[in-house]
Amino acid sequence: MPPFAVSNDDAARQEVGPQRCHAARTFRKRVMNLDHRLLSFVKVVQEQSFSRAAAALHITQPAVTQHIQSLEAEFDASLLERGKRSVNTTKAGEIVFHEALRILEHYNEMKRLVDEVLGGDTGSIVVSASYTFGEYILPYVLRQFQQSYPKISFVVNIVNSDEVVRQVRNHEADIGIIETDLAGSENLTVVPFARDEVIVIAASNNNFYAGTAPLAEELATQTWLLREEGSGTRRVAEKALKDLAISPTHILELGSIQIIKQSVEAGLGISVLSNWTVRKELSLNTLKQVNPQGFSLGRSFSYIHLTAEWQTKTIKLFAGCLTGMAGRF
Ligand SMILES: O=S([O-])[O-]
Repeated sequence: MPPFAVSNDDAARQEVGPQRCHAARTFRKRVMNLDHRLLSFVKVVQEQSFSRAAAALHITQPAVTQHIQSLEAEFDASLLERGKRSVNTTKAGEIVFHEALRILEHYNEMKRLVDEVLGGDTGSIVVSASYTFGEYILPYVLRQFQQSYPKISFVVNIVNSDEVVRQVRNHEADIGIIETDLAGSENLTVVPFARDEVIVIAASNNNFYAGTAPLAEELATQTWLLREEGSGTRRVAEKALKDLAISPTHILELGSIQIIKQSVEAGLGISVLSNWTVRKELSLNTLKQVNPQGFSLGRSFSYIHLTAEWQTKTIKLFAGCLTGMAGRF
């Protein structure tokens, strides 16, 4: 039998023998326990809180406490100093934290290799996407992905672009989709795969300009509704204001695309958003496009993942789905 050929479980069991099978099961169990305890420990340190770590890992707080106690018993050392408001690492805890990050990285790599060897379009993937892509385009990608690979399950997080990058870097997401320019770095692969166009929008009954298209001075008198710092939408809005040489006298910061659209419709101000996000409102005529003459601003959607020698099959398949559908967005 070639080294990686797996005919069926029985044959494999016969080949390695029942004792080695038992040893392998015990080893796997230990590794999984190790994996969970280290994950809990790393999360508590990163979140500086047992309860936030439990919430992030979708387990109970007593389970997190038990994981930490079990690690402390194993090292015969206290790893964390619990303050009233925060949790800090001890000297030993600091070492365990850094080594745990490395071990978890290797463990993920091991899982990736096993995925590759076993093949098959099964498994799971965590996708983290920024708001514009995540809420307005991703659902179509997910439908296509689900139809093509029904045995792959997925979890989706919708957060702003900076948070997407953080989640991918911290192994909280396998693949991320961002709407901001980001140069690749040593351990992050960034692949632009689709274009987007941003437009200036106002309520359809907001007749604040005199001519057929607003002048920069007229736009400057409006209240601008912008997303929070760290979002790709905010960055592109700032670029639009710069290109138009507008310094608005009044800016309000709102934390989601939905509240911006509703507020523009309600007459609170104007905004700059991806045309993807307002297609419905434009066709229903509750919003209108008010680009000044000659204004045009594009940007890219990119997918990102950690750079690795072996990429999981699910990441490859999902990335393939994104690029395959890009022409249709
Ligand atoms: O969600 S965004 O605009 O990065």
